[in-house]
Amino acid sequence: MTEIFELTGRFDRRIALSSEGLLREFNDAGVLTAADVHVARRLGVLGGEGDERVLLAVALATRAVRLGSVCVDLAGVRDIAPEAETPENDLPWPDPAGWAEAVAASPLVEAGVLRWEFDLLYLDRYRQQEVQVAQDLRDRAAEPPPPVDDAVLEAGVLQVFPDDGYAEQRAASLRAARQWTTVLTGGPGTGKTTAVAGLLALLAEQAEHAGARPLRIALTAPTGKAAARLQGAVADASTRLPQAYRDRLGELPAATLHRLLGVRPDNATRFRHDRSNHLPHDVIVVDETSMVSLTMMARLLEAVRPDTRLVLVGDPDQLASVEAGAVLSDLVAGLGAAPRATNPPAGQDRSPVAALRTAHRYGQEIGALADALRGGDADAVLAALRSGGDAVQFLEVSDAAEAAEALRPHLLRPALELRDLARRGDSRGALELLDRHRLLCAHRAGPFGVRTWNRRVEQWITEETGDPLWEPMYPGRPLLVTANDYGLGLYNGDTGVVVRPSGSPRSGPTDGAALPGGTVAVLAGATGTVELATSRLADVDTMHAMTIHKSQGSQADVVTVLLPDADSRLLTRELFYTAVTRAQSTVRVVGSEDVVRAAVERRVQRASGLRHRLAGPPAAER
Ligand SMILES: Nc1ncnc2c1ncn2[C@@H]1O[C@H](COP(=O)(O)OP(=O)(O)OP(=O)(O)O)[C@@H](O)[C@H]1O
Repeated sequence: MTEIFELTGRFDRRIALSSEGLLREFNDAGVLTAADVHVARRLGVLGGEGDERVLLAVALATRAVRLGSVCVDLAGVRDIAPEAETPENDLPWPDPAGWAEAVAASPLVEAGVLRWEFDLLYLDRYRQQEVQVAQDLRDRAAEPPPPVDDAVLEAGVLQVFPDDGYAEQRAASLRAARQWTTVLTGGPGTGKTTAVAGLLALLAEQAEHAGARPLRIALTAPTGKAAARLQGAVADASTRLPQAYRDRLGELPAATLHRLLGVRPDNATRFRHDRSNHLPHDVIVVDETSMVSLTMMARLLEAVRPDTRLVLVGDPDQLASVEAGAVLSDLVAGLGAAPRATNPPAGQDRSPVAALRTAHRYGQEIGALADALRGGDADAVLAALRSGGDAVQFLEVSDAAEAAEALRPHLLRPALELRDLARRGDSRGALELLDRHRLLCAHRAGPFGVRTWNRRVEQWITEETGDPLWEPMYPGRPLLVTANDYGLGLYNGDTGVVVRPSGSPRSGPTDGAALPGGTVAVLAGATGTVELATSRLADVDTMHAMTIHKSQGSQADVVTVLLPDADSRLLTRELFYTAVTRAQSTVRVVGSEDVVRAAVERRVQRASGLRHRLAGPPAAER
């Protein structure tokens, strides 16, 4: 979603035709949508607020939530819309000091509809959620620490992580064992899952030693794909544990956060588990926490028992959630700065943040690129891209046409292989191939967008095979699920492919002629492979290309990152970092030096007060 839109004419549906004054000017400039304007005007009428500067602030607060912030910083808000400011279109921004005063004194603030705090303007709901998250975390930190047998723990950690190369993970799991809440951070391949598996094994040992019943452990993540990955990665890491520890853990299934909390058909934002019906688990591990929105974190924290160990795992440098909030980076910044006991007992620094810094999975090259991106050093990023190795490739192109020429062989080959496997009815092979390559785009539409590139790959298939791909569900069509379907067991972000059922009379390699009908969709769901008649799938897209936002929480062997124009508002360091770190063995970046520099320079800006709340004294009210 770009932040500024261009109106197509006087009757564009995004114009609030009956509005006037400041609201209308900002609407016409593409800063506010009609919905933002309507919310502001409605609240103005209900709350008796007529000052158009205040109504503009309300509309900007509504806009902020739409774009991922939980509040709006009026002093800096002008910077969010620089391209709306042209000589012909000089926007009448109110003077910041008078504006803040007018907002702070508004009857809407008095009535509690709006909240003004830390010089930030909130719609009440989001401020409440921030206060709740901060208070719940504070309450958990104030509990006496969990009982632990130190001798068993210290001996156990040397068995679970016998090699000194695991020193960071030892320290992280000791810390997490001794506190109720841990934020475990690290870039890709820094051994977070390995640390989690070791920690769970140590906690299971503690329970056994104390003569307690076996631990109830929940593994969870925001998306089905991420949950499936977590389950597989923990199972894999467990195989490297000593046998006795492995036996104590057994098989650990993972579920999405929605599923863990219990979806309620009557309410989209409340769950079966809440403050009056806590989750039963002793340990809850949340992976990919960077993708968790403020609202979801609030729901999770209220559903967690005070004596449940909560481990929030993630990479704070990645893109934040699609919905409002940047909870993980706020937790790291806020809890890192929070006041704590000045003299904690030796080895018991109570900071909830445990950071893993050494990358183990990547070869040097992708690691160096990711580090340079994290550090915001454009020259180092370019040097890493041009280092000439196999793992990092830089296809330097200056426009979409050049990109198409450079990418044709790289994209057509896997698409044809997938088609071949699908026509032979080899669903397993097709699903495996799907995870070997991803084309990632910043945008959905436009010359660098997913739709264009999906069509382009299909055209290339047609040119190459003579098959016009008339059937929408053609064999070899890669699929991306775009909405949760609890009945079918499919979740937003699940991937799959259309195949000929094996044994079908039409399966088998053919000469390229179109084969009508008879296809099924095979999808890698959170709980295993799901095979369905294609007619049962409602919310799916083609996935020859995928947006970087959608790729969060998943990885592929080889990732091609198609950078958009340098002036794209979506192009940020976080977006680029997220895309690059989806690759397990090779990343291919397509764009120009200017685009790379623009990406490194631009940061995602999400206004939030959570880090101030976590770092400061307790809030006066809930
Ligand atoms: N201390 C270590 N020494 C050597 N290899 C390690 C170490 N820790 C983890 N590994 C290996 O590095 C790889 C990545 O580890 P792991 O999956 O735990 O990382 P991660 O941070 O969870 O990765 P991601 O978030 O990218 O999935 C695995 O193959 C694992 O066996």
